[in-house]
Amino acid sequence: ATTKTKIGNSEFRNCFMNAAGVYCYDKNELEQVINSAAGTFVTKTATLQSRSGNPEPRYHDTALGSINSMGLPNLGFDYYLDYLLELQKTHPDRTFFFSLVGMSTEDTHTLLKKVQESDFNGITELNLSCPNVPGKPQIAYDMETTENLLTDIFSYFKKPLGVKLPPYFDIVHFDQAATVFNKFPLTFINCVNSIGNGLVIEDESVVIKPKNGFGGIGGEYIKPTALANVHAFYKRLNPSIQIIGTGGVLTGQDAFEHILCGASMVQLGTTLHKEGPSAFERITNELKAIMDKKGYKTIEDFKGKLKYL
Ligand SMILES: CC(C)(C)CCc1c(C(=O)O)[nH]c(=O)[nH]c1=O
Repeated sequence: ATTKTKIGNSEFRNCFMNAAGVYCYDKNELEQVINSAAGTFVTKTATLQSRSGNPEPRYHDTALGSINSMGLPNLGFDYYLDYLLELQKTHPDRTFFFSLVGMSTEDTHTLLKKVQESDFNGITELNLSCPNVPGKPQIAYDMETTENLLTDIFSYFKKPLGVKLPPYFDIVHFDQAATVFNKFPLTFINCVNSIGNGLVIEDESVVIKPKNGFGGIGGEYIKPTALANVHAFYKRLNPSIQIIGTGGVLTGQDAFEHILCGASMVQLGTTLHKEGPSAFERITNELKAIMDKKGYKTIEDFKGKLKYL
């Protein structure tokens, strides 16, 4: 069996990659993902200026997953763009993902115009969990703002673009969000970002410093939510918009379930943070074993073919 995949016009030797934020802060980490069994990588979400992020501890592992309020620590847009352009020379046969977000709508357009005008030929992932104007929920939970933002972006951005989405929990929100996304030539949507504002306690205390311990939840806790978001959008979106599945992938079976729900690519976050880049080879082998047992030669043989009762 082969676990190769395609996103837009780009082919990848493997359908696994890191989730933005994990193993992607600098060249050292990104190089480890390049040299692993992963098919590609996505950068840490980049902002116009570099950011130190929130006070530590800001990430904490638990038995069933993780919690984080990193606060977007990153080396700044130019660092990642320079590295991506260097990789286009040293690895011309590979396509990489560039995650970015503006701290304001204006910054988002500045960033995307820079990408559009650059020689970057990879895929851009816009983080829609980005902050909105104070008093309003994150962009992706504000459908009008999301539609207006995407309308403006697609007036000038002509390179492959996808959006990283927080989980939705209401069927009406799946309907409303899909209606908006179907209006645009998105290459993909990535479901899901961490489940926002969870709280982990040890003994009598929170475990991270920012936001009185509130943070995004990842890991085993979130697989049912991640699978539901992947499948809900798979059933609602134009087939031209592919789905990247993220959330709760610890084993080849978890990846198999994401693909069964409609994912064309699968990202590792918490598992990668805990296990390191060797997780890519382990999980790839586990998925191949499942495919061999079931007689599936490629992921297209079972992608989106979730059975109902
Ligand atoms: C939550 C934001 C800081 C607005 C975006 C960056 C981000 C972070 C982060 O940098 O805190 N953590 C996540 O789990 N997902 C994210 O999208």
